[in-house]
Amino acid sequence: MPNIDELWAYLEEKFRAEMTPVSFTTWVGAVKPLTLTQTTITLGVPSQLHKTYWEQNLVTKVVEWCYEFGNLEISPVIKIVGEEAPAQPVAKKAEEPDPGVVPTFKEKTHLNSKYTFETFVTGKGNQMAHAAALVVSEEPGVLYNPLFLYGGVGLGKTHLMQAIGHQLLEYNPQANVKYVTSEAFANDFINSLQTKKQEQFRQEYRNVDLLLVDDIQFFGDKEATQEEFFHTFNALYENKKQIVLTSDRLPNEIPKLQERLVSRFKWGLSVDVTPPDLETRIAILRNKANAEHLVIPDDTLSYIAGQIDSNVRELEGALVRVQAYATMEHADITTSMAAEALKSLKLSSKDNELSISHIQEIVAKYYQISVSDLKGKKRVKQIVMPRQIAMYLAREMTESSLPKIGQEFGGKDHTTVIHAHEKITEAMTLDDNLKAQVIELKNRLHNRG
Ligand SMILES: Nc1ncnc2c1ncn2[C@@H]1O[C@H](COP(=O)(O)OP(=O)(O)OP(=O)(O)O)[C@@H](O)[C@H]1O
Repeated sequence: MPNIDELWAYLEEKFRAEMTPVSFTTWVGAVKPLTLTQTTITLGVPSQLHKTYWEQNLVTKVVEWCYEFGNLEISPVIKIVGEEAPAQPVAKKAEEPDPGVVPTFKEKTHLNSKYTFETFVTGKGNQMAHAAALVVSEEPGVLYNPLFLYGGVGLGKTHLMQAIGHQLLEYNPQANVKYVTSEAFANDFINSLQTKKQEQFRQEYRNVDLLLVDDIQFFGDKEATQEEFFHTFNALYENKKQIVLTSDRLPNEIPKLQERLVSRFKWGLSVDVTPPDLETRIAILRNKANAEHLVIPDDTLSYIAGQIDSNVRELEGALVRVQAYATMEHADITTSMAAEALKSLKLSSKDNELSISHIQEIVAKYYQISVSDLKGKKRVKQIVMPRQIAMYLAREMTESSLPKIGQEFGGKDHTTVIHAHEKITEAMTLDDNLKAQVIELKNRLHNRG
């Protein structure tokens, strides 16, 4: 009887020879070999999606190769294990020319050449979305149609969505891939009406193999565009063409999105992307530093990753800032220099201290209610919850006293503010959706404040 590590090393090599580096890292790299008996090998995987993929695509190979290895007649058992695989950049492409600071776009498809699976760092928070995206690029229109990626600002949804496009084109260079933001879709549609070129518009959107529509939440208030998109969706779906959508929230949380679209968006798979943990943030920074040929000590990368915890775009911005600072000072990047460079960032944001009225504006806009309702006394659920969230954010993100917050919310008592804060704090531990909404709101407030 061989030992499990020996057998697993053999299987890994077999898989490596057959798979693309990205597939290998995603499916095989995420596995923990658990136990080996006379008749079974048990492999631990991080999610249901991995389990399904293994069972449908890879277990037969394990059976075959176990036999090849030593006449072993073994059935694989795939088990979901709690802990997710550690953050790891997906296989780095060797010696690729640096595409430069300005992103290049593939003609026609409008894909940013930097947004590939190779440059995407996986970790807790995006592992499931990454795996789903990979499945879709390998088998478009089959398993998860549409794929709906949702989550807060700057967490890599556009990156992943475009990576699907790149990967599909790599497998099939003839494929017709179209990437648009929901606003571009709406503009194209309106232009086609004005110039009487509806037929051309339909040709353009319905003759694709893969349609990627980014930030679908902006469809909310566009009635005619939704109507057109409904027909585009149906035409593609019926022809088994893949559709991938992103949004900052789940379909049923997008205000004024027609029910029939909501239900169609749920036909496939919806996966959320949540903010990366520290380990993943460090890996993202390291990847980026390598790509830019920057020499940055590990403790400095950890320091920067510790400063910015919710938004990858900001994380990248912080690195650029440190880099600029080092260039100005003609010195190597160190932790104390990074602290200096980022301190000025914090100071300038402090000058801009958030106001309660700004929080009210952002929260009201997010939940599509009026600021006066937010400050008023109405007790309906659609208003009470946003009101409590706004109070919670006012307490968390400003220096204002409790009575002052109460006063700004239409003269409420300070105990109401305490109650709202407690309520939301607790609800966030029970409801991941609500938690994601609060994180998203904080993000928006940070970005603008
Ligand atoms: N896991 C990751 N690995 C590497 N880069 C990442 C990762 N996540 C995000 N990024 C980078 O962060 C930046 C922002 O990501 P992206 O634009 O895809 O976010 P988003 O979720 O679509 O945000 P928005 O809602 O604002 O459109 C991009 O430069 C992207 O390459």
